[in-house]
Formats: sequence, structure tokens, C-alpha cells
Amino acid sequence: MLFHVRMDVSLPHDLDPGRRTELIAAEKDRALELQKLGVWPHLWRVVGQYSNISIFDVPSNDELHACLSSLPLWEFMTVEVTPLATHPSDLAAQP
Ligand SMILES: O=C(O)CC1=CCC(=O)O1
Repeated sequence: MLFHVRMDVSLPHDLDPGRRTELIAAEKDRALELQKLGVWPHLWRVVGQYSNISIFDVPSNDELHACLSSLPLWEFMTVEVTPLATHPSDLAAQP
């Protein structure tokens, strides 16, 4: 199942700079791990915002939730999920 996911990150202004650096490094490690597993095939920065647009490819809603909530920045994110279905006019979906 494919999901379009938007993550808006909001780190507290008074967050310890060392903790901030650790969190961002841990987030990158986890993101790379999920990409290598094939469940996070697209990750794009939203220009001018501390946000990303991602595509996740996972077997279920529960699996998506497990991926998202495993992210170190999870508690600092607002996440919007849109489940995707095949469009009948998609060239790739033509018989
Ligand atoms: O910077 C972001 O958009 C949050 C994030 C998701 C994966 C990652 O490495 O950073």
C-alpha cells in the first residue's frame, strides 16, 4: 500500500543544541534504514519549510504507524497521511 505523507517538524526553540544535533542525526539514521528496507521510496524537502513530503510503501496502516512513530523526531512532528490508490488513467496501470 502506498501512502503520501507530509511531515512538518517543529523543534522547541529552547531545545538544547546538543540534543537537537543528536535527534537530527538519529532521524537521518532511521530514515536511511527505512529507505534501505524499501518502505520509504521517496523523501523530498518542501522548499522553504522544515517539512518533507514522502511516499511510504508498507503492507498496512498499522505498519505505516509503526514506521512513523519509530522516527526520533516523531514527538516534534505533525503528520498528515493520504492513502493512495491506482488512478485508472495512469499510463503505468494500463493493460
Ligand atoms: O527534516 C525532516 O523533514 C525530517 C526528517 C525526516 C527524515 C529525516 O531524515 O529528516
